[in-house]
Amino acid sequence: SSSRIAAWNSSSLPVFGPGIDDIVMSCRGRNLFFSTDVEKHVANADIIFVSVNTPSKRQGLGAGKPVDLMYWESTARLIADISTNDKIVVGKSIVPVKKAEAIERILTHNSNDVRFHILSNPKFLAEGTAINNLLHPDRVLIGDRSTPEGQAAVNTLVSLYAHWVPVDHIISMGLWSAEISKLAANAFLAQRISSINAMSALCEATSADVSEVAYAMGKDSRVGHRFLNATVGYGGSYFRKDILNLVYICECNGLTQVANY
Ligand SMILES: NC(=O)C1=CN([C@@H]2O[C@H](COP(=O)(O)OP(=O)(O)OC[C@H]3O[C@@H](n4cnc5c(N)ncnc54)[C@H](O)[C@@H]3O)[C@@H](O)[C@H]2O)C=CC1
Ligand SMILES: O=C(O)[C@H]1O[C@H](OP(=O)(O)OP(=O)(O)OC[C@H]2O[C@@H](n3ccc(=O)[nH]c3=O)[C@H](O)[C@@H]2O)[C@H](O)[C@@H](O)[C@@H]1O
Repeated sequence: SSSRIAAWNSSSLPVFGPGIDDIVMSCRGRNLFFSTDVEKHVANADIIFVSVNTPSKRQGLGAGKPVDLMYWESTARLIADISTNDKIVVGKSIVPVKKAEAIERILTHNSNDVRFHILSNPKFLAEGTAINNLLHPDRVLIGDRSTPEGQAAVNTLVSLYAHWVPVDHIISMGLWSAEISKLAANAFLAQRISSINAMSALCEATSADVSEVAYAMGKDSRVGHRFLNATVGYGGSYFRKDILNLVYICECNGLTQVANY
């Protein structure tokens, strides 16, 4: 929205988080610009990162589980309509396998001799540590269709990240492997929290201390100590949405047992 973009251009940014102010203030006007003139900037770009919101779908087939791709689809339509040169389109938002094919069709539909190389590059930012996650990622995933043109697009994106990320942290893989890796990582993290919460109930029933148990378990290097804080249940915007999306993808592929698990 224009008010939000105005806030990004002001001295009072609309998002709070450690390091955000510093990085925006040092880059803004140099190699970082906030603008509502989407068409002009999309037309000029060689690489477009699409990071629109993908909330859980509220109605229609599978309502409540799969993500709603209406924002992604309208972005794809806009890119297809106004592009006059080849572009690399990088998806930061999570897109289920079959739906991504529909987006690809939209992109390639009215592209008068323009070629689009679609890459998947999921985000692993967590609330409160976004800038640290951006500057020092555990890994960067880049998924593509494994075509020769796709490989050239991957190389372009790798060279961009290589400005600050060690190349051995940049993993290139199949398009769907990248998408599923993101959802699977969140599912495993959420599962750890659910597991320690279950242990917490047992500890309460037996007068054990769950933080002592978590500390002891975490000392096993195969288990590790992170994400073992027992709570009332995980919150945040993403675990629930991503797990429901993963369940839906399993159901669509006839994997009822996996979906139930
Ligand atoms: N926020 C995070 O830390 C992470 C987010 N993700 C994923 O990234 C995606 C985006 O998440 P958030 O940034 O949190 O969402 P958000 O809702 O904060 O931001 C999305 C922005 O896209 C804008 N937008 C929607 N349609 C547009 C269009 N056609 N043209 C221009 N702008 C448009 C919206 O106005 C909004 O400002 C989601 O798929 C989410 O699952 C993944 C990992 C971490
Ligand atoms: O897909 C996403 O968008 C993001 O989802 C999570 O990030 P986020 O939800 O922002 O925050 P987390 O710090 O992971 O916490 C999620 C929830 O789990 C809870 N939690 C976390 C850790 C823990 O030990 N115990 C616990 O209950 C937190 O309190 C919070 O409610 C992942 O950590 C990110 O890697 C991922 O990119």
